[in-house]
Amino acid sequence: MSARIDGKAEALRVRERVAEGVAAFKEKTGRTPGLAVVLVGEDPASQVYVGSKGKATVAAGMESFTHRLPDDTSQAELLALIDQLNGDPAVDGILVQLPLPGHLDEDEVIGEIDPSKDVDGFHVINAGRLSVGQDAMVPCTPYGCIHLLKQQHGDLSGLHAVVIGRSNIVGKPMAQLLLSENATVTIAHSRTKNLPELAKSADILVAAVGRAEMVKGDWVKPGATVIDVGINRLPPAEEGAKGKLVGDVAYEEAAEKAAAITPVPGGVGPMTIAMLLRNTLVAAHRREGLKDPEGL
Ligand SMILES: Nc1nc(=O)c2c([nH]1)NC[C@@H]1CN(c3ccc(C(=O)N[C@@H](CCC(=O)O)C(=O)O)cc3)C=[N+]21
Repeated sequence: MSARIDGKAEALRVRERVAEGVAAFKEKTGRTPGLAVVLVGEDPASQVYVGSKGKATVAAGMESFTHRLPDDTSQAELLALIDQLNGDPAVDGILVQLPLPGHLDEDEVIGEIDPSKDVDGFHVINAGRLSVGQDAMVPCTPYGCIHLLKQQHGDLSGLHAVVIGRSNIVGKPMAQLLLSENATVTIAHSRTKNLPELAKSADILVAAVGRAEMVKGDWVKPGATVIDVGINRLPPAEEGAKGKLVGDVAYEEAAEKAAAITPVPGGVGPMTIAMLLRNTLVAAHRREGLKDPEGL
């Protein structure tokens, strides 16, 4: 059996250090860092995430501004709100909850966010900066994953990392971060041939495909570290009940092989929120011309 990587506990530690950084920032500048979250539509899961982000923001001593817009909000209205937040000195970070309703153009909306306030790290400027190794806003989920991996391994140099998934929000930035830690990186996806064999060659296996329990125990090299980014809700056993939350990895099987593995829930998810708070504090520092807070 392998070690269970406790993302929830580590997220709490990061959040404590962010709270200390926020207190020091207030002392230095006389103002409070602020995070604006924009939610369009009534998706219940999104409502829950936005609520927990707001609570975590306030718990870290930062200001939380939540903008809930109706489902039929127009592109022009949403862009106008983003322009307003870009120009608001009390707002250091802007997060537009994705996915947006189908009639809205996500790329254009993300492109409208001031890159220095883009705490999701989704703007092309931040994606570009990350890929050339400049100071970027780093997407929260892969940032949380790399944080857990560095804690587990220390040095990732020369290890073979296989990332399953090539999304702009997880797979691609995850690969960039692993590369910057000197890992040897393979990006796999739905068209990859011999995926189980490839996965089995990984010292570090990152699953970010969004398919419940797709990665089986016999895809895992004995002694590997497995990072499960998936958050999938299974259909409920009975009507009215809530379905069980599972990752992209068949946890029990994989845990028999892996040296260490993140669970779902309690793994990568809580780290995502911790890194969002960290990015907001970093954005606040950069906007004030201060150097990045250390030791986070
Ligand atoms: N612009 C944008 N940025 C995001 O970062 C973003 C987004 N849109 N849209 C939705 C996804 C989803 N997401 C999660 C964050 C934390 C948990 C989390 O903490 N999950 C808990 C369990 C929560 C539960 O029980 O439902 C856990 O894994 O332990 C999950 C999912 C951020 N997202």
